[in-house]
Amino acid sequence: MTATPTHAAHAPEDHPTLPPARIGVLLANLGTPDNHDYWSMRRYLNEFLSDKRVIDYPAWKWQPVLQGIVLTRRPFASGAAYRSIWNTEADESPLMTITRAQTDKIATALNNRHGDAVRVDYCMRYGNPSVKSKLREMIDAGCQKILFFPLYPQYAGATTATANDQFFRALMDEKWQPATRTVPPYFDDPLYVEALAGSVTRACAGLDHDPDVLVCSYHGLPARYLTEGDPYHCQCQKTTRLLREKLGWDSNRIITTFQSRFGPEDWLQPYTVEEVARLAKAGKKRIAICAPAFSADCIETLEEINEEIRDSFVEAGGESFTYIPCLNDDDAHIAALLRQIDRNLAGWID
Ligand SMILES: C=CC1=C(C)c2cc3[nH]c(cc4nc(cc5[nH]c(cc1n2)c(C)c5CCC(=O)O)C(CCC(=O)O)=C4C)c(C)c3C=C
Ligand SMILES: [Fe+2]
Ligand SMILES: [Fe+2]
Repeated sequence: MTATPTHAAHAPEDHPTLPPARIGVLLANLGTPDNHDYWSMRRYLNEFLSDKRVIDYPAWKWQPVLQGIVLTRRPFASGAAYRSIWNTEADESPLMTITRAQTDKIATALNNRHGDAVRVDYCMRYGNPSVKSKLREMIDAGCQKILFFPLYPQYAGATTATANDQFFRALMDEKWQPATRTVPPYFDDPLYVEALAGSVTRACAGLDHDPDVLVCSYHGLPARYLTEGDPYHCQCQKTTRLLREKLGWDSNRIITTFQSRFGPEDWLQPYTVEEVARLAKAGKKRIAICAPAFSADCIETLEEINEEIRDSFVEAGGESFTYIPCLNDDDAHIAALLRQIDRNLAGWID
């Protein structure tokens, strides 16, 4: 279909005109509600919690519970939590604001190097902007090759795989399917670990005393997913180990915990909310806490860690609780993400 002069001479009059061939880099994060009112929350949670990669119960068992119980109550509680962290100026959630800022910085760096040949954008697995709408825009803009980048350092079926699924699903509808690649997890990438270490060092430098313990709190998963083959738990443990080695701290000063338990099953342990209380009672009165699984601050960090988990620590007698923000659009983080992109664009562009 390339419109060479000879070809154009033979092409029918309604032959589509084509923009110059480009490469797309499509960043993807989890998603977030459009607003924090009941119906926006319900729509978002319904899409999210109906995903079999997230909740793997058979639909006949899960859907009545989800529609009848979870979605009548949770939108109120979650809506209030979102309201407490909402970016009122931009009227959007922090996850959206930060993902856009990351995209802008990555776009600037890649456009400086490659000009118009590379187009960078972002999408969300649930809600807006959807994977499908952004794939369409990229194809319309001439992207014949697309690198899809789920922004999760550690792989989980409930995050990385479902984002990829949604991308592949959208590709199924395209007459002319672009060539595609997906970026693998980067939990052990030296630049990512260096960026994490930098954020910890900076946070500690601002304190009167070093923290007794650094808690690395990762989003949890049902424990069963690990025994069924999900490598998330192991990748989280490895990130913590590499971070500890990079910082040069003793092993008893850095621990791995899991937060955000949902539903009645056992999740990966120890649970952050319980562990910080245990630390306070054991005399570890000064802690710092970071969240390496989140590439951007969101409800799970700004509300759950910095409000609920902080309260648990203080109520148990803790004295100093330092929340270390996610890497967000820090230059060291952008450099780490750019390295993943460069590595995965090899052979497509040099
Ligand atoms: C970072 C990795 C994540 C994993 C692994 C993950 C698994 C997982 N999550 C739920 C349920 C919920 N998660 C919610 C929010 C949320 N989760 C992640 C990331 C991971 N989830 C992010 C980045 C966010 C924040 C989105 C934002 O807009 O800020 C929520 C919604 C909030 C709430 O109502 O509490 C739910 C629900 C399950 C069940 C699960 C694994 C099976
Ligand atoms: Fe989650
Ligand atoms: Fe949560």
